[in-house]
Amino acid sequence: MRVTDLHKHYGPKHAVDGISFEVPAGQVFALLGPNGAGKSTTVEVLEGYRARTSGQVSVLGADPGRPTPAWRARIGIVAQSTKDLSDLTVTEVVRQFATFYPHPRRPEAVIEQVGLADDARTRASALSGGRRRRLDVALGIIGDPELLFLDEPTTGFDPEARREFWALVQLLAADGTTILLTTHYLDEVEVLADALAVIDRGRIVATGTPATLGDRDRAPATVRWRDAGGTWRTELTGEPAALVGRLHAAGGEPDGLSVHRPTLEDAYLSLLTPAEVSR
Ligand SMILES: Nc1ncnc2c1ncn2[C@@H]1O[C@H](COP(=O)(O)OP(=O)(O)OP(=O)(O)O)[C@@H](O)[C@H]1O
Repeated sequence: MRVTDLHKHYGPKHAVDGISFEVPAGQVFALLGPNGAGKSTTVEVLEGYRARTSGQVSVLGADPGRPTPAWRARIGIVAQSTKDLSDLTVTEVVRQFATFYPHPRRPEAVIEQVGLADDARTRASALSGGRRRRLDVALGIIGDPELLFLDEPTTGFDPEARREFWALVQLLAADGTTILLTTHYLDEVEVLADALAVIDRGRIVATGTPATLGDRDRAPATVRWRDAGGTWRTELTGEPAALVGRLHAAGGEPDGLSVHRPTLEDAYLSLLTPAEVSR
């Protein structure tokens, strides 16, 4: 998937203002950014559901501005807003969606994989919010997509469900599915994403990997320990191992020792303009 100088204007509003990025096949790529940054607009353009103002976009080798049914069948979508599912049971809904695709996965296997086997006979409209979201995921992957769009997929999940979902995404990724993930959860990005881009006010302000975003891997580390007199000491250093070595040489194992580098969240927040952070 390749995006080059993409613009989307809503009247005078430049929701997407010249963004470029590339997602190699098989990669899990995360789009991060505050509310209103332009993530959903970008994703909708890539999914073929929103016309762009200008720029070049290639998704699975085709222009999503001219979507064909064959191209759509190769894509899975878990959108932010969920579909209205009337009175069908989980199994009925998944089976029905399977008929829309030329090479669907087995409905029962997909229901099992998203952890809904216990609710297979439950009416979709009666599911709790988090379990409803699992059904959305099931419907996103029933067509066995080469490319999967996940727009804030774990919103409303309890911690256990999030971890189960992460395991599922890792399975899909290991199978070679390319995944474009939009999320506000930085731990999710850290666990799942091979690469990411941060969007702020319609522009990409940084790209990288979760480990290197904003050069956080090279940022000074904060070393904290309690000295022999019991006083807490804090030192910022580019060579934490050397400092810890000196401390150990001088007095053995330092009491309460910790070494801290900026987290992904620290790096992310430092990339945004202050107005966005406090908003
Ligand atoms: N149909 C529309 N008409 C006019 N403005 C729109 C429309 N859709 C989105 N916008 C505006 O475009 C900007 C980008 O919105 P978008 O939904 O793409 O952001 P987002 O990064 O996905 O935000 P969130 O994290 O809240 O989902 C926002 O200022 C939004 O108000």
